[in-house]
Amino acid sequence: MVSVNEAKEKVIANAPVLSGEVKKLADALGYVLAEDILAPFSQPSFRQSSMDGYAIIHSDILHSGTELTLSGESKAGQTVALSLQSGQAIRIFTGAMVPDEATAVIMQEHTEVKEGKVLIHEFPVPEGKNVREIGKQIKKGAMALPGGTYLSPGSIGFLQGMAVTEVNVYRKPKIGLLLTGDELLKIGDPLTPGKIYESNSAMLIAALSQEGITDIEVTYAADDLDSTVAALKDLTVKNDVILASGGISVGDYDFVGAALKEVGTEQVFYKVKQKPGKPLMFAKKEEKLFFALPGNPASSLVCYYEYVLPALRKMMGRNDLFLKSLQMPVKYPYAFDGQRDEFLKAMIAGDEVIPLDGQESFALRSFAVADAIIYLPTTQNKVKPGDLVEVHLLPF
Ligand SMILES: Nc1nc2c(c(=O)[nH]1)N[C@H]1C(S)=C(S)[C@@H](COP(=O)(O)OP(=O)(O)OC[C@H]3O[C@@H](n4cnc5c(N)ncnc54)[C@H](O)[C@@H]3O)O[C@H]1N2
Ligand code: MOO
Repeated sequence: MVSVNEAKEKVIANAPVLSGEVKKLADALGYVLAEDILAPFSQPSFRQSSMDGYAIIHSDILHSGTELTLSGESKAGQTVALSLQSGQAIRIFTGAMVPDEATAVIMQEHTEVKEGKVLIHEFPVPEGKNVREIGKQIKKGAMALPGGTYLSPGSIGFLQGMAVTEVNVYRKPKIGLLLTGDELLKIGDPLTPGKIYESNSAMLIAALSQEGITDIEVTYAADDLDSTVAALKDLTVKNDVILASGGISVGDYDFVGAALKEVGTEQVFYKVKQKPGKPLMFAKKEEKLFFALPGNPASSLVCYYEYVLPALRKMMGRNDLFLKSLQMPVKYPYAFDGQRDEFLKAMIAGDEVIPLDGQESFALRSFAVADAIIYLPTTQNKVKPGDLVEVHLLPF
């Protein structure tokens, strides 16, 4: 049996960073850059107005009410910059080319137009006001985004603006999902005594899809060693990470541990001093990782969030591996025997966190409405309202 921290360290230490692959920018949301991207040109690439108004020479404005002669119009998309002489103003719009000679743009709200003249009701006018100079955002050749950047909608937009069409990103892991348990029914089967509808696959597939992982092969095995070994072998052919659900405890029909040994994996740890999810097993074979998740649904999901997710994120090149963690005051008291660290399904309410009713590992009702997990080490087995607790935010 290992501690929660030891288990996390071992998982991270054994998770490999996967190779890179080229993706179209449009398909790269949620991937992590595997190499630096340098700016192919300066941005802006020409002097742009940041306001609708008038391009002027700032030293022409000697007092509020200075009168200039209107001498042309520069509209966004025009490709030739107009020229401007002292004493003149050019009508200009946001995003349009600023004449080379212009040193500022006056917002139209600070002007008045009368018979071909523009009165400037602003003084003094600082040089460069409302002009986006060439390269103000980024200069040609400078680091646009370093390798390791998570591609968000903002990064996709930034790269598209620099006409980047393809990016080298870390590939996402392929997942093999093994469901075990002779009690499991598929939707469509009639509900009969002794049976339950299998739900861990839907839950884990949903959790994986939140990370953009969709290459998932699902297999079922009967509660016997041969069937479990055969399923594990099949799943190992093409997948990087195998998640087995159920059959990892000490019962006579729990074959996942034996099957993992049989297919030649090396066990890294079995059993974590935690509730729920004590019988978690983690093993590896070459670069492939194997998690045997306890079958109880809440145990499976806690183990997924606390151990599997960080491993997957490392494989995808991410730097932020664990769920975001913060300290919050707890709203209600909670006490436990202090034998194993506890992970509690919880809900954030304002600036407090509420441990939900129904913490048993078979029950998902609390998880269904949870937006966080409270982590209580054995040293903190009695909390009272207002005590600070460690809160792990679920991804939304
Ligand atoms: N004598 C002991 N018994 C148990 C121990 C122990 O230390 N000594 N540990 C308990 C703990 S803690 C857990 S957690 C469970 C883990 O058991 P398994 O991983 O072997 O899981 P199963 O027995 O196959 O199933 C447990 C429970 O979950 C339901 N289940 C399984 N798969 C699914 C699924 N895909 N969808 C929905 N529900 C599923 C299953 O029907 C069981 O009710 O062991 C304790 N026992
Ligand atoms: O560890 Mo089990 O997940 O408590 O029921």
